[in-house]
Amino acid sequence: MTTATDAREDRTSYEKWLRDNGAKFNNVAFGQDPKTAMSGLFSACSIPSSTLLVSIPSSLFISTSCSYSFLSPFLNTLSPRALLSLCLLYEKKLGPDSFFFPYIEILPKNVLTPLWFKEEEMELLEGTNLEVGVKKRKESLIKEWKAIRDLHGGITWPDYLWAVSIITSRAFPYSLVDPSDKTSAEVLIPLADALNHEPRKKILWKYVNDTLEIITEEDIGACAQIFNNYGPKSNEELLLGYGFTIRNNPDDWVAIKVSFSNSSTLSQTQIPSSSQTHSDDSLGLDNSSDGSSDGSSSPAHIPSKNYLLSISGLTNTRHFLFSDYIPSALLAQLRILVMTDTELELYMNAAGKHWCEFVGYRNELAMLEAFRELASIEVSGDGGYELEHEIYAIVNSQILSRQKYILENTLSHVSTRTNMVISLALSELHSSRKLYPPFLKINNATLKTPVFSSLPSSSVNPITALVISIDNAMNDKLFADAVRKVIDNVYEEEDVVLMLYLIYERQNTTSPWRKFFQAVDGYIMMAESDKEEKEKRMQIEQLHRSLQLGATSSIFSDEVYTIDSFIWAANIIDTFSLTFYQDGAARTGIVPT
Ligand SMILES: C[S@@+](CC[C@H](N)C(=O)[O-])C[C@H]1O[C@@H](n2cnc3c(N)ncnc32)[C@H](O)[C@@H]1O
Repeated sequence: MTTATDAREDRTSYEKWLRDNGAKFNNVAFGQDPKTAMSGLFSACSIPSSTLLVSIPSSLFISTSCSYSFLSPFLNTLSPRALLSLCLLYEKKLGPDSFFFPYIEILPKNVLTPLWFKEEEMELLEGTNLEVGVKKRKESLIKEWKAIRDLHGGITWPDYLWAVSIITSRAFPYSLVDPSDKTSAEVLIPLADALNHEPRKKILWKYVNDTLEIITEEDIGACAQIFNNYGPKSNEELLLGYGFTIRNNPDDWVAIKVSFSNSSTLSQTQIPSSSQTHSDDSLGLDNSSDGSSDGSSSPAHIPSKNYLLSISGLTNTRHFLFSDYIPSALLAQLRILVMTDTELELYMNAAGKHWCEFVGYRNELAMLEAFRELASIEVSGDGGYELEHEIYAIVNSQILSRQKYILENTLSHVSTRTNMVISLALSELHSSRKLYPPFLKINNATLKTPVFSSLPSSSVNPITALVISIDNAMNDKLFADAVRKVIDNVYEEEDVVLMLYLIYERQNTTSPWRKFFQAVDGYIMMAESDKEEKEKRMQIEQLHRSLQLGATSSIFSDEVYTIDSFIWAANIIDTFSLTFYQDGAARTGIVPT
């Protein structure tokens, strides 16, 4: 967006004022980009890396540390930005009597940030984060303005908005001048603020001997625009603070918030555009009651998860996704949040950060599934407005489309990684190595931690190639026919069918999961309270009786169709299962490695 109305007609007196007062800038000149009409600083000749471009003495700075007596009553009540606005407005009011007059003359008359949008223009932002950000910022600015509007002979709202916009779009953090400053104070630095922004530009700001020096850390060609780097700012931040956006901005992000509550293990995320519509959605992971356990442990285990998160330094639940970067802390946090009771109990006894890098195949796949849900956020947009409307077109193409792109990229990374985990798990299952249940890194130190980027995209293994699921079960005609005789809707009774299939397949000497069944033959659940154990046993006995699939069926002998087999199968489901999605339907799968 070309945004600021640049007041750059004649800079002769400004340039003279800068030089007369000690600013130095050789081989650097004010100019305007003929293509974009952007005013800025340009090189007069080629400039090698490490060259000092400009130096500006502190006597040219405007900051609240200059002694302005009118500030004292407000020092404890106004924000540093409001205080600096007062200083700028004071100098502006002085007109030619101000030392800073030549500087103030060249400042833009307005900066087209959304703070200046009219009501009908604000409607174009409906449903976006920006709408929320602008409203909040405006509310606090109005409050501050009301506290100071009688100063300097009267400050109008447009005056105040102008001063604030000049500061958000041009000021530097005061900590640059005084590294011990821990406030959010800012300082206006003439000349230094003539540089436009280019992401990732290598440039150094140095404050020495009361002078700001700006040094290029890259070679600059002749007659080229010299850019500053305003920091890693997304298009939303740039539009709100500076009134412009960058095409394909590498610093665009989408914020994800993982919330962890008592009612559901992992509840929701979100932030991109339509935060209101998503903030209360459940992640759908709290389905432990149906026996499948992809991390939805009972509420009793929530404190344990909190404990693990806190000893691993993973309590910050807000994460930023970039198009080329997924924070490892988010993945580590999700690994803990999707732990089954068994995983949790084992990991509770083994403090240490390193194991958050990879817990085990089941856990990793459950974590990726949780992550996929978190990143499956609809970004609002295309609200039916004319795209020709400049503001809407910019919000749509530079903000909403970018967020969609980041989320799509993230989902594609998640698929690649899921695929890689499945491949590794399959090779582990088919390797000659002995499997040690419950197949966690903690008791199987040689388990490989998947590496994000090394999977050839052609080798796509569906999760069904790995897991034991109802689909495998119902593809076995003998088993399916026998089960259909006693269960009307097999997909509604998925866990029961899965239990029966585990018992059935355990007897199969040619089963593809033979190694798994050998490893977990005597698998006993971790200790539970007597009460829970008794209840579980009663339910299993009832199920066992009601199904009556013993010797009379074609699939089990009486020696196999026992309550102990049922208990064993229930334990396997509790410990090794995860929920995955197939054609949009949630399925339970046992991960056999
Ligand atoms: C610190 S000033 C930079 C110098 C300013 N162009 C001038 O002439 O004084 C920041 C303003 O410059 C403009 N700007 C900076 N970088 C830009 C960019 N990459 N694209 C478009 N406008 C930019 C925006 O209007 C922004 O509010």
